[in-house]
Amino acid sequence: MTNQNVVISNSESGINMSITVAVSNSSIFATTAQKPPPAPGGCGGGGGYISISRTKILKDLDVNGGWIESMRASSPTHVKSLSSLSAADDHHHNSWTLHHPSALDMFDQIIEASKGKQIVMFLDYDGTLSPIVEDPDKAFMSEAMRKTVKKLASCFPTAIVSGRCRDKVYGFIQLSELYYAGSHGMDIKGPTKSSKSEVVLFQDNKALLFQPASEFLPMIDEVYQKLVEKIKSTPGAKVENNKFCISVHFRCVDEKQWNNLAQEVKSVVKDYPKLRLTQGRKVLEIRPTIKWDKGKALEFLLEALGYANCSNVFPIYIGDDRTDEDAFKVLRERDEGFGILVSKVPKDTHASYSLREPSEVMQFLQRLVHWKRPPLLRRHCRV
Ligand SMILES: O=P(O)(O)OC[C@H]1O[C@H](O[C@H]2O[C@H](CO)[C@@H](O)[C@H](O)[C@H]2O)[C@H](O)[C@@H](O)[C@@H]1O
Repeated sequence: MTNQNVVISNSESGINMSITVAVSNSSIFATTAQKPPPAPGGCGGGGGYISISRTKILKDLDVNGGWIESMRASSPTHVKSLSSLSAADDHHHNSWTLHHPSALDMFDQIIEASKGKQIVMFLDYDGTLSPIVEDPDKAFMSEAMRKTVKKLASCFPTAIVSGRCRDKVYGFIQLSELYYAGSHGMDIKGPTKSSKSEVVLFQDNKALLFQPASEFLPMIDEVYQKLVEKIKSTPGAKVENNKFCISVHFRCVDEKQWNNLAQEVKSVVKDYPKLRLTQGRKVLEIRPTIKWDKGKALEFLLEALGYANCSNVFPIYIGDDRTDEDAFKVLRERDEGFGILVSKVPKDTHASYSLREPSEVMQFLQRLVHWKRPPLLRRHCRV
């Protein structure tokens, strides 16, 4: 068991909070906390106390089961056009959108529900801010999206929550005023600048940095090297080191090779009982068995911002991946704010609303900015 001191600062409110986090192989929980001052619009008295039960070892991916079908469905190459939908498809799609209506269509209702509460934004990266592309190193976001996210962060506390390595996702986004939670939330860092481009002052000159899986780094590096060797014989396969987790990409691999590749991956991971396999959009992910995911990262960040156990916070989480479901579920359970799933096809989800693709995400974010700061107001008030 090791103690990690974490200093948390909110660039908007100037909140500083210091918590001591005890990290063991199988559990992560906070032990002591200094109470942060209240956040504007928030109840702020959350107290920085994170209580997370001891982890249960999560199930390994069953590579002999129906995973290929779900892998295919996770990121369909061709989405049927409306004209080619069968009556059954049509009915399924309609009933899904009835339960998960477009967040654009429901914008006014969403704003109504957030009245009097502090909106906090959580955004996934791949498939949400940037379109899905074949080469993971080329998943660039558009300049228009970058400008939109920058404006958004000047209106609401905003965090990026990604499966990517934090440095890499920062490299794509390049906005220092955001919170970044990389490696599926296992690497959280606060903003280094405020929205007004001032350097944020942190308690003891430290920025928020929370890395609950740091002891896994040597193991992750070792497994990464082994996987690089293993997949060499599979054309199109790619391994990505995401620091506290690893992605093995299937997108450019012939489907007939998927099972073999999955078996190869499993043959490496089986020697590491402290690692587990999960599945994303044409990707297998290897990560520590600690009970930490995007949902826990969301709770951690809300706590850091002073909104733990608070009735006047309204978190909005937008994501497209299975791993985002952990965050959607947390919002459902807390009955706070809501999740928005980015998908063109019906999927099982804990999200309340949907958006079809990153361009719709941008429209939604722009509408939030316009609502918070109408254009006329923004001309007189530099952000
Ligand atoms: O949590 P996210 O930000 O959505 O990251 C999840 C994974 O995203 C990336 O892979 C996905 O996007 C790639 C680029 O568009 C695509 O080629 C791949 O098939 C998708 O799975 C990233 O490369 C992974 O490491 C992340 O785990």
